[in-house]
Amino acid sequence: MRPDLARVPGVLGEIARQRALEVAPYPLPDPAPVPSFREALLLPGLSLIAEVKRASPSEGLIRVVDPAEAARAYARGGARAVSVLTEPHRFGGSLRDLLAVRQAVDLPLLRKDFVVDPFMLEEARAHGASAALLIVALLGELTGAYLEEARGLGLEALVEVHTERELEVALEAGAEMVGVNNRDLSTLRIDLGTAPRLGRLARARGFQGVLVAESGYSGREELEPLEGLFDAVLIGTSLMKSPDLEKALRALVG
Ligand SMILES: O=P(O)(O)OC[C@@H](O)[C@@H](O)c1c[nH]c2ccccc12
Repeated sequence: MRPDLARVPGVLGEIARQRALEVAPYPLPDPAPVPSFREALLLPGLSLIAEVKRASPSEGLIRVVDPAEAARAYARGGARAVSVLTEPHRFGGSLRDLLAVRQAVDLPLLRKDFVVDPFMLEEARAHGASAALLIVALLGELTGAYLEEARGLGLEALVEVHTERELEVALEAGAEMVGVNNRDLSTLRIDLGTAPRLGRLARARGFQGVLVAESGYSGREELEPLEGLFDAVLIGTSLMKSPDLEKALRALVG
């Protein structure tokens, strides 16, 4: 059950095809219980998902960081969940980082990667993730099958969209959590208008699940258009660039 990645354009296609070459199943330990990602995001007010991210294709190296220490600072600052990049080549992440964060904090964790094979979902769960990111631009019509697979593993899924068409695929597939990415992963361009626009559209289509706004946020003012519409916001780069992670997070949470 592999998506057809030949059709995926730009940087997203390059990264995903590389990831697909690397998947090779190996024995995994039985997963331990984890807290619910969805329930954490549904607590009152806009929930903050703080991301551990060493590097990115648009920024290059962002910060030399100890993931466990960063996650503890995020937890002290009021994060409701932590996202951990596990893609090694462009983001400098790994499954070791996910395990280290799992051992450092009690918050629910999101495995942030380019999932292109069901084994990556098993890996996520076995390394302490409560949820994994599913990118509709990669999985296309297989999104529903990956959602099913995740459910069967006791793993939650955040289904990421960037266009109206992708939103339709996500809703059709029965996503319970939808993430709207302000960044076009093929061109890497950011437009903070994307999340409010697609968020309103999702609600207009009757979507009652969890809505997460992703990418490009650095100040509290920028979060205002999300209030009352989104359940959560995912922030990485601007936090990682702050000298004091806990303080930076508090400033955003208010
Ligand atoms: O660092 P930012 O701009 O705050 O963005 C965080 C997060 O949204 C971003 O890392 C992200 C969203 N979707 C992704 C998919 C793959 C890799 C990374 C991402």
